[in-house]
Amino acid sequence: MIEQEHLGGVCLNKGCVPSKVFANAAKHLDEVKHLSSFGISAENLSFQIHQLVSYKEQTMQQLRAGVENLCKTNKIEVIHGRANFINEHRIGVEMEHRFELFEFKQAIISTGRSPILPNSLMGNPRIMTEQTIFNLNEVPEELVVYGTDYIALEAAFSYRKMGSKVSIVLNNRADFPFDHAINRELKRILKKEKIHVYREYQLKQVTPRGDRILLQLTKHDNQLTLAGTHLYVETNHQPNIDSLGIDQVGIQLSEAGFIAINQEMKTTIPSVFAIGDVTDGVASAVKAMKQGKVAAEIAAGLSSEVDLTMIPTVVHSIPPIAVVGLTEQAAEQQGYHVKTSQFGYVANSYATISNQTDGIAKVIKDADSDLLLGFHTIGAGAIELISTGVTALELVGRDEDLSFPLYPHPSFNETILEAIEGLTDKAIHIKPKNKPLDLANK
Ligand SMILES: Cc1cc2nc3c(=O)[nH]c(=O)nc-3n(C[C@H](O)[C@H](O)[C@H](O)COP(=O)(O)OP(=O)(O)OC[C@H]3O[C@@H](n4cnc5c(N)ncnc54)[C@H](O)[C@@H]3O)c2cc1C
Repeated sequence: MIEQEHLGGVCLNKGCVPSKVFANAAKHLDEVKHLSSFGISAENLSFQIHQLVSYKEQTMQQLRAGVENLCKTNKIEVIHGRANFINEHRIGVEMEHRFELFEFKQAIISTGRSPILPNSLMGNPRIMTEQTIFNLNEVPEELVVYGTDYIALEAAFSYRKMGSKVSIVLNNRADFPFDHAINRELKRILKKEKIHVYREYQLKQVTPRGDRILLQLTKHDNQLTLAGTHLYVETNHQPNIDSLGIDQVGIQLSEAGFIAINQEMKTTIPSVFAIGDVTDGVASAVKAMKQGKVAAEIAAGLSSEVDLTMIPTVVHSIPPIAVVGLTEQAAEQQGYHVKTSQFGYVANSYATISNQTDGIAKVIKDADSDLLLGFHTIGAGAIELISTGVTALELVGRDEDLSFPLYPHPSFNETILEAIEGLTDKAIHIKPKNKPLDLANK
């Protein structure tokens, strides 16, 4: 395995781990502030971001050591250096003052992708991308988040809970990218958090002025100037292939400029596979890990495949969001005879007990076949709950497959159960509709 920086890639060193350390700190801070109902006093509460930064570094070191150890115990030789292909069976590695050549029978490229920040925004440490937003050693006084993806939301909620004033500018979009029921609940929660959302604005110009950053925004003919001490920008990405020499080998790119692969993760050169962010599609460790396993199995002569249709999307916002499958709108567009049901956390006993009543669970099915099509949750525990949805969709489940089993009580799991039962008007914590139940026809 050839690595030019740290084992663990972006996920461990710049992405999943640092962002979730920050999101967890923010969640705990929020919980502590609401403990008075339980008779717990947090009067002298304080938060020191530098201690959180040390904890983040320590966590990353610990996880890196874990990866190193895994390599050792699996007899994987780790070569620290920058790799580039010489031909379809040779690769060169630059290691400080040395250059070494290695022969391979098969190779897997997983060099990832990088955010592209426009030149005009580069060089200012207070204008940040996804790879730097969780590197801060100070809590921003006023953070402007320009974006709608999960990283934008995680940054917005984390820093808000740590004390920043936060605004979100939806980058040219009318709404967040989720099912409209999730968007509605998310916006209600953002309003409660005093995070202002500016819809459909486009960023025209950014001007640093003293210790502030001025943003010129436009929406049709409207102009708006926003100011903040820090700016997060959601960007496009480019694959990390510049110095990889793939053109030397004849590896072709997709239309979007990422490495083109087939169902077996093979590039246009059969001895070379590519996986993860360097290939088309979403940037997700879930995808990268699955594709990595499948490529390794195929390279070893086993039959294997990957299907990313049921990939879960999760956001460690406060409360978290987790979704899988089709939104109501997408299901309608695909011609399904759509039936939906939604259950509010406010009617879930465990949410009331634990004082976490924000959120909803929504399920979508095809009314003709009863097949489940989508699960959408925002609320406490959503990230763990979504596995029920992923499994149900992967097993081509119907609503009765999820209403038949027993669910632990009291628990957040019951939000899924009641949303499912709501599809046949059987959820006992959803108010009956005006029409009397016609059980004979259910
Ligand atoms: C803030 C943030 C939060 C995220 N949170 C999540 C999350 O919660 N869940 C999730 O699923 N995903 C998350 N992601 C996305 C996830 O980090 C990526 O999808 C994942 O890391 C992709 O893995 P990869 O192996 O394809 O590439 P990378 O992780 O980018 O790894 C590529 C590696 O290749 C090395 N490399 C590149 N070129 C060369 C070369 N020429 N020679 C040698 N080495 C080279 C790099 O140093 C790097 O270590 C997050 C990303 C960010 C930025």
